[in-house]
Amino acid sequence: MTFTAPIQLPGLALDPQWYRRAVFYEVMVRSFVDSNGDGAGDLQGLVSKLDYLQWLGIDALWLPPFFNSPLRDGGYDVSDFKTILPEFGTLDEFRDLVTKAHERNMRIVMDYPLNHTSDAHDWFQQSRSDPEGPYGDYYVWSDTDEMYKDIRVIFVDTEESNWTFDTERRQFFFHRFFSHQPDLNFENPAVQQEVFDTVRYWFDMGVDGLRLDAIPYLFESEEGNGEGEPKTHEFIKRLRKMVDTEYPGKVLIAEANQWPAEVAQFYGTDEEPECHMAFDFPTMPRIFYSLRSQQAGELERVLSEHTHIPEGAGWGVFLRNHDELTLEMVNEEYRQAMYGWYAYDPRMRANIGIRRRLAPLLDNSRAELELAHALLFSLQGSPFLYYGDEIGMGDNIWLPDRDSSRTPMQWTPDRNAGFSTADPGKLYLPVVQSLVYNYQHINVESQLAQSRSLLHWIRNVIHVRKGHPTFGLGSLRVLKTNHESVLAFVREYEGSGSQFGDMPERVLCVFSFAHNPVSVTIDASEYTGQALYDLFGGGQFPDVAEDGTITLTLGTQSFYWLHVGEAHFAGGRV
Ligand SMILES: OC[C@H]1O[C@H](O[C@H]2O[C@H](CO)[C@@H](O)[C@H](O)[C@H]2O)[C@H](O)[C@@H](O)[C@@H]1O
Ligand SMILES: [Ca+2]
Repeated sequence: MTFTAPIQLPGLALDPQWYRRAVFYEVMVRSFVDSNGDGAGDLQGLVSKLDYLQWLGIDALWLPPFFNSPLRDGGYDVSDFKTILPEFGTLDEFRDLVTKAHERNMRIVMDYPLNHTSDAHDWFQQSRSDPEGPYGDYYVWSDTDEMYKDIRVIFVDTEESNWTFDTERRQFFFHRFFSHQPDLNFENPAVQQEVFDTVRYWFDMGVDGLRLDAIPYLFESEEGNGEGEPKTHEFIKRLRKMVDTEYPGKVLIAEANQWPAEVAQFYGTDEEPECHMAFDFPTMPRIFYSLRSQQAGELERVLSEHTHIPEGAGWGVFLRNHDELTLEMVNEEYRQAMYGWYAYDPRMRANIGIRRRLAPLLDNSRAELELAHALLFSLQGSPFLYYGDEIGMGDNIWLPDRDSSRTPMQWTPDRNAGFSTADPGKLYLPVVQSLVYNYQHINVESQLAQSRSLLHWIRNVIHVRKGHPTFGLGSLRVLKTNHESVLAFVREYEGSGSQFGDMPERVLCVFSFAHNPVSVTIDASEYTGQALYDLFGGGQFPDVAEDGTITLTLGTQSFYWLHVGEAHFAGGRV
């Protein structure tokens, strides 16, 4: 497979707001391409697919952890923050990945699980054996398991307590996640220094950003619940200051699975900023809720209430990632409804969520996949795709934990889906062979050969999005409609860079979640008399009526992106 790249000078384009315009792609190194036939994906394999990612329109890669690790939590159990797991490659190969990505104007964001380490980390081993030594105070130790009673357990499927007794040190250690992942003691200045050193180490290597994993949980206190404690925010502010001073242009992304007002705190303030971006956890489950309930109300509410964030900050929006589809940000009633629709087999559940991939969740419905992606690409924030979702890859719920949706990328109908030349039994996880999602028909090669495939559709939408800076940089305002299944909002951007020159750019986005065709009237009084043009084909729609309304007909689970403005839009499909 060869991909023709758009003509562009090699190298990173200078753009201080790059993360707000970017389309991100989460790719697990282990799952993408195996270059040496040992059964596991690696850095060289990823390098070999950069042309594909560039062709798709990806601007930045998010790589989950590839550090040395026993891999008991997909690499989020790190045993050395400054080396790479040999099966993934070497530091030189990582530098090569950064260089080759930058040559394609593609940035590299890596995951940094700073809250904890693996129990195999040398720091923890020394902390156990030598409490008075240099690492004795690197972790949170206690003679009892009585401290921090108000701090909830996150991994409820496997852990009963946040404390585990260590038979060597004969004390309990604290852990927010698995009991093999002891929490670092952020009260210790030496631990804070280690974090600063690690950030400098990877930024010096050319990395463009860090996803700060599990960021709310750095500090604990008896007064708080261990989530976003004041000391955690103070620490992030100091980290950001260092980044702005020493590494301008590089970004910090908060992974804080919390309610909007709490997540927004991880942006800090204009005067004292924290992270440049934060994932939008509350919006994501409401997209799935709307698709089945046929009600747009919950999405309307959460989008209307979008919290103020500092100038230059941006949201990260997503449909799926390497974890379960978390239902922590919906109430119990909605959670039960979601389990009923999406996790009818108990094997599909994990912790407080659903461990399935996007296409199986949406029952492989092309209309729903398009609707969900159209939302993803037009919400306020930068979209994050999960590898394989661009071809509608399936999952394997017979695999344990979140491995169900971390199976090898499906490139071709050949052996091991073109992922590896290894003996199939040697693969780190088997390729998907289910009836509907079998790699012999769900793969990149076959979708490249079909012009109407999901892959081509997603690429087209990405390229349309890129022609309109309002999607990355503009505001979002929800409009009233007279249909409970229809969501409408306007994205508006006053700046320059669009195909309309320096004029403000407005795009009206309308989505119908109804399972039948509907007619809807939208209140657009601010735009009375303005012309409407379809962003994909350039087709003209009736102008906004004199009474300030727009009446549209939408097919089952469908959407429009309509340019609002003077009648001079040239349009055209990319
Ligand atoms: O390193 C431990 C975990 O850290 C991240 O966890 C996040 O995912 C959890 C669900 O799997 C979620 O409930 C929690 O709020 C998050 O912080 C990471 O993404 C996980 O893969 C990892 O196991
Ligand atoms: Ca390999």
